[in-house]
Order: sequence, then structure tokens, then C-alpha cells
Amino acid sequence: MARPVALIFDLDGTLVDSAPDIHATSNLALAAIGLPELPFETVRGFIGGGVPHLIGALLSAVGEDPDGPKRRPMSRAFNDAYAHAVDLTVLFPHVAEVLAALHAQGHPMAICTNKPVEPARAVLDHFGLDAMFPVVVGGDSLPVRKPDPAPLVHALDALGGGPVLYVGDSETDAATARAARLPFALFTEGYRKTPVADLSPEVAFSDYRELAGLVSALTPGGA
Ligand SMILES: O=C(O)COP(=O)(O)O
Ligand SMILES: [Mg+2]
Repeated sequence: MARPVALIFDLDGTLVDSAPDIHATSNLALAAIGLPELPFETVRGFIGGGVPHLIGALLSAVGEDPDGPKRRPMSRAFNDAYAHAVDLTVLFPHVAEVLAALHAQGHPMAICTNKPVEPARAVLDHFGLDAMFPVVVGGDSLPVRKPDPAPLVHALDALGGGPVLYVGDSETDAATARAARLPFALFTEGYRKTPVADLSPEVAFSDYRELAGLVSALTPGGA
């Protein structure tokens, strides 16, 4: 029987709609250091590049130097709250049942996210998904983050290599897959700002119930 395709998932905007928690955490941190809050849409547009990118974008958006003296206290306030930011986060529709089915079919599964490992694990625990993901590579796991290919390659190596599909929602994920020369499935309902065609994914889907069919089409000889 053909070896089941390994599946590596991005987290924010891919498995979970976490923008409300990232928005709330951002405003908490801005307020903690006496800076004005920002609207939801603005903060959502900053998601995907990891916390260092987000902190810089938040500071710039309120007129502060992204590398100035506010950066350190802002990062500290943000990270303290972010470690447990799960209450406003929800799974995208059908994620739980489809992941459970793919896991039961024997697909090795990993997370490759720019979210730091601590909040990433908090989210997985919160939704009871942790047991399905023996490998979690976060934005602070390696010296480099996505779109550098290293975190994705590291996740695949940790799963034992072999055929793989990387599933993500953003420009960062598309660039990471391209740099790693691995096939990319774009979930279209996340935080992407670029038209689907411009990201040239191998496949794109808007409903998790489509994913099982896409995966078995990639398995030599069927799933
Ligand atoms: O932390 C971020 O900016 C986004 O995280 P993601 O890589 O799971 O989309
Ligand atoms: Mg994402």
C-alpha cells in the first residue's frame, strides 16, 4: 500500500480563525504601554509574518518607530497575554472532523506556524487537537521563520520525510512552500490579501470537506 501523504498545516487563518484573539492581544499590549488601540481589519492584515513582524507593524500603525524604545515593552506585554490567547479563537468549519478522519487514515501530521510554540500549543490543547500533531514547529523554534523554507523542511524531516502536502492560508505560506519546493494547498478563507491565482497553489479549497479528496488524489495509487 502507498505510504500516506504527510500533511503539514499552518495554524492562524488555516485551521483556526484566531484573528479576534490576535486583535484583542494587540490592543491589550498597545494600551499597556499607553498607545492607542487599532481596528480589527488593520490588525488582521498584519497576521502571517510572526510576532516580530506584527509588533513592528502595530508600532508603525500608531506612528511609533518599529525599532524604537517602545518595541521591548510592547513585545513583553504582547507575549505575556498571547501565551494563553484562545478564548476568542474558533476552528474553521469542519476542521475537527476532517483532521480526525485524515489522522485515522494514517496521514502523519505536523504544524508549521509563525505563531510562537507556546500559544500554538495552547490553541491545539484548547481544541483537543494536540494528540494528532506530534510535530509543532513555531515561529520561535528555529533562528528563521517562514517564508524561509527551513521550518517547513524541519517539520517534514521530523515526520520522517516522504510525500507531503503543505496547507496554508497566506502569501507567507505560498512563498515558504515554493522555497522548500513542496506542494502547496491554499485554504482560501484565511487572512490572504493576494488573489488566489497570483499565489499559484497546486490546489485551493474553501471548505475542509474538499481536503480529503485533494489528499487522496495526491497519493500514488489512491489513498
Ligand atoms: O503568527 C502569525 O503571524 C501567523 O501565524 P501562522 O503562520 O499560523 O499563520
Ligand atoms: Mg496563516
